[in-house]
Amino acid sequence: MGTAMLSRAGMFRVSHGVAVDLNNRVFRLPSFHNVLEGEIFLQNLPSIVAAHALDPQRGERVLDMCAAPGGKTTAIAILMNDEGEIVAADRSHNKVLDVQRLSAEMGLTCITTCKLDALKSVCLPSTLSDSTTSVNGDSSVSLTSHSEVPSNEGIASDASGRSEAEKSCEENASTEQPNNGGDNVSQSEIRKNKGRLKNGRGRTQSQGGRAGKSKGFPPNSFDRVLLDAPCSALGLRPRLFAGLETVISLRNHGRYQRKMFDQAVQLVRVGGVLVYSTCTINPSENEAVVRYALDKYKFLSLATQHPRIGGPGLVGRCEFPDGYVEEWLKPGEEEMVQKFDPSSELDTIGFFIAKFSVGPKD
Ligand SMILES: C[S@@+](CC[C@H](N)C(=O)[O-])C[C@H]1O[C@@H](n2cnc3c(N)ncnc32)[C@H](O)[C@@H]1O
Repeated sequence: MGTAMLSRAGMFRVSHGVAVDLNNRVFRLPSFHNVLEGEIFLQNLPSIVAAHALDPQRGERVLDMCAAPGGKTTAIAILMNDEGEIVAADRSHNKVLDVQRLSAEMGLTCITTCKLDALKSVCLPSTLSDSTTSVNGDSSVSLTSHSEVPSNEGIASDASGRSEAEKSCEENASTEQPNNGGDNVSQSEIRKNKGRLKNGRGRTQSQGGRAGKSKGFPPNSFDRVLLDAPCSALGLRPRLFAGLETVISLRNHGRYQRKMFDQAVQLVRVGGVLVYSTCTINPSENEAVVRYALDKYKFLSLATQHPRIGGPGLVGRCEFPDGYVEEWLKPGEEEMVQKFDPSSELDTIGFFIAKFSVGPKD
């Protein structure tokens, strides 16, 4: 229990300070602030399970489509022994910088990051302009590697020879900086700065780093793809705020996730693996997305997950009062997914994981 010291937006944006003044601790977890920095990173159990379910192998090429802040990206990199390539993408520039920072802090070099809207992840080679830089034979652009955190002076060069891509990245990167004052500071600037103190950096203002912008990737570019989709987060606890969700908004999350899935499925090569996960207990975003995927893409099949710690998914269908019908899992499929129930004795956040094998696509 505590008192919120920042607005909701501020809690997500600022990197220092007090977000919630705790006056009654629920958990007796010690603070790790500045202790063992780079050595440990607290993760929810289901997040680690999701990384293991992906089963990434050394030397493979992996895409993490919604990567920030990078918890699963770094877990995947560790499972790959930092050998291969993980492309960590996120729509938010500042959040991509968070992934960069975490990767650098953990000394992981196989992670490259980019700003990319997951809804536009697939890039057909014919749609690329002449100025597009080719990376390892594909058409993705503007990747930034993280052997060190990029600074304003330039983007760190990469041992894997991505310098051309990085040049392109520099061209695309946002260099907008807040006005930090000066002799002629307008009233509106003062107001803005007050807002920044309360809410943190603006969405488009970098904190000194740069995130390359990608135009997407050609189909079948990756051995494995993780789609840890943005969701209603109904499984998270403790909740610092109560989101205003309605039946319609919950359904809309599912629509958004299906569109992302449509992109993800194209990027995995035949024989590859796609893992879909959320931190919600809403079947519209979990079982219904799996049903959609299996019905639409006949070359997909549910794959066994290791380890298996969560419970089964929901079988059946749901008829809403407005006549909308949602199909969930079919008998036999429920044991192939993992559903973490926050009210179960397992004592985890609510989470859902589905793993798909990608068969021949035609
Ligand atoms: C559940 S969080 C990801 C957590 C992350 N995988 C981890 O383990 O640390 C969802 C992320 O999706 C990102 N996101 C939301 N919409 C997106 C979009 N259209 N394209 C790419 N990323 C998006 C958000 O910025 C957010 O960082």
